[in-house]
Amino acid sequence: MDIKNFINNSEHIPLSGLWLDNYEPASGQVYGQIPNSNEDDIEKAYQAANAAFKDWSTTSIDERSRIMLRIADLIEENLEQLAAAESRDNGKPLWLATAVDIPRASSNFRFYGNAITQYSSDAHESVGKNTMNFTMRKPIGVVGCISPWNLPLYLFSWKIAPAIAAGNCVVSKPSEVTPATAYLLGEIVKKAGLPAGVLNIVHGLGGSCGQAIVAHPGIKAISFTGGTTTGEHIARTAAPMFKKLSLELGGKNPNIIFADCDYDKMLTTTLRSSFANQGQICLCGSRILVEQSLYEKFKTDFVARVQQLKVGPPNQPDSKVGAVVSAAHRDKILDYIAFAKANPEEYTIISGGNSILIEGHEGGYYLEPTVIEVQSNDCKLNQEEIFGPVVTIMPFKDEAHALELANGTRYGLSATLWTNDLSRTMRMSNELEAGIVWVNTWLNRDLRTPFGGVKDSGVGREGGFEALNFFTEPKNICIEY
Ligand SMILES: NC(=O)C1=CN([C@@H]2O[C@H](COP(=O)(O)OP(=O)(O)OC[C@H]3O[C@@H](n4cnc5c(N)ncnc54)[C@H](O)[C@@H]3O)[C@@H](O)[C@H]2O)C=CC1
Ligand SMILES: O=C(O)/C=C/C=C(\O)C(=O)O
Repeated sequence: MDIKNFINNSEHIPLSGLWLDNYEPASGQVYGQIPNSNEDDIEKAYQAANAAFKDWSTTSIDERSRIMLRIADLIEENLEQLAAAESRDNGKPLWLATAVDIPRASSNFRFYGNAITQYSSDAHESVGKNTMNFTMRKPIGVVGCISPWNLPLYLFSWKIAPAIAAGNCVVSKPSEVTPATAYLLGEIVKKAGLPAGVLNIVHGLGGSCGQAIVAHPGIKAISFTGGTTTGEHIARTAAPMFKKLSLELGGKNPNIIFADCDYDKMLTTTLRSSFANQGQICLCGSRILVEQSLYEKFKTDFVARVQQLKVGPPNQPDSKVGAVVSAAHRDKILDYIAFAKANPEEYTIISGGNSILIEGHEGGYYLEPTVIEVQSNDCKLNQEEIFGPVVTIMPFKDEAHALELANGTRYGLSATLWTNDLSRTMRMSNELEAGIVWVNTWLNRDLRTPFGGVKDSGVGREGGFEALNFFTEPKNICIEY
């Protein structure tokens, strides 16, 4: 697939004439080219977005909603094509892209197409002062949306949908590692009747194309999902320009298992929270903490289940784990495993720990789902985000110890808690340093809820009206009568 930029509802080659190779993780082969865009392409996209803003921001809510619902329908109608493109581009199993990624992208547009019709202004009557205040929510103008490679269309649309629903025009950049479905979205939004310039999709590298979005003086807000280091860099560029920032960054999420939990449900869900999407979800429970009395049983049962997970080409229906996203990312994960192997006093690899060669797909980026027992929460593998099919496990003594371990990292995105004790649930949920706590479940999403992290996991919240608040500026008007 050869990919172009989508600016003003038409396809454009990069102004520099430069291209990047696009790799298929299943085989490690180049299968297409993507624009290596720079600040000139971003300027072109900005001009298109800026020109479209006056009309789009004054388009009626009903009309904006109608177009967004149409986009949602068209994504559903193109499910097969989009899922195949996502799976090929990312390495994730086709069944996963079909069941989760693409339906969620459609839901994002449907959710915000409906939410904008329910979004209202506030009014405050100051009794005794004869004044009435009302607060309007105004679209910001041109906003930037930058998304990662792990859930490509799912997260790209999670940003774009609230931005355009609120009346903004967008300059966006999907990850250069997984550009395919964002490219296909261009055709869809055009067909749905989104006016030219409202959504512009520019492809290229983070350090040049992404950086040009963040540094552009006319782009007043940035919504970013990705690594914490990149988030820090974006904040450093954007803060002196007083841009609004929403940063959804990394995680090192604890999966805390008490002996009184519903064991079978916990085991099945823990398999998913550890290895879904090859462990490449910022919400994966990468640190498994188990109450001492259950530890040995859990370890035995979990490892037995992990060893049954079939790693295979993404297009085979029985592949539970596909390929990781890139050779560079595979090597990063393997470096962590090598570190564990080199420090046996700290780490014991109790399952996996190797790359896998699959016949017919020899160049593909396949890794064994890996479980590593650690001696202490202070170790490198419990403190750094690996973002792959690698989990650590360790026991805890009691509730206080579990909390200390769970909160003992720089991250604070999500936490999962397995217990049937209601009082403990309330105590722990209250004390866990995380933006999201799941109890007896994982990645159970209601799009109305605030989504985001504390500590180094980010700034701001996505989801529900939080995202509409982010993509608007309040303006208060005070009238004395
Ligand atoms: N959602 C999450 O929590 C994610 C976390 N990560 C973590 O980050 C690590 C690095 O992965 P990367 O692919 O390098 O992610 P990244 O954070 O660099 O990339 C995410 C997006 O940001 C863009 N970007 C990169 N540098 C930029 C800059 N200076 N200005 C503006 N945009 C920029 C990229 O092109 C991509 O579209 C991963 O190993 C993983 O640990 C990666 C992807 C998603
Ligand atoms: O909104 C969700 O359901 C999931 C979001 C996941 C990420 O932001 C991520 O993995 O980066």
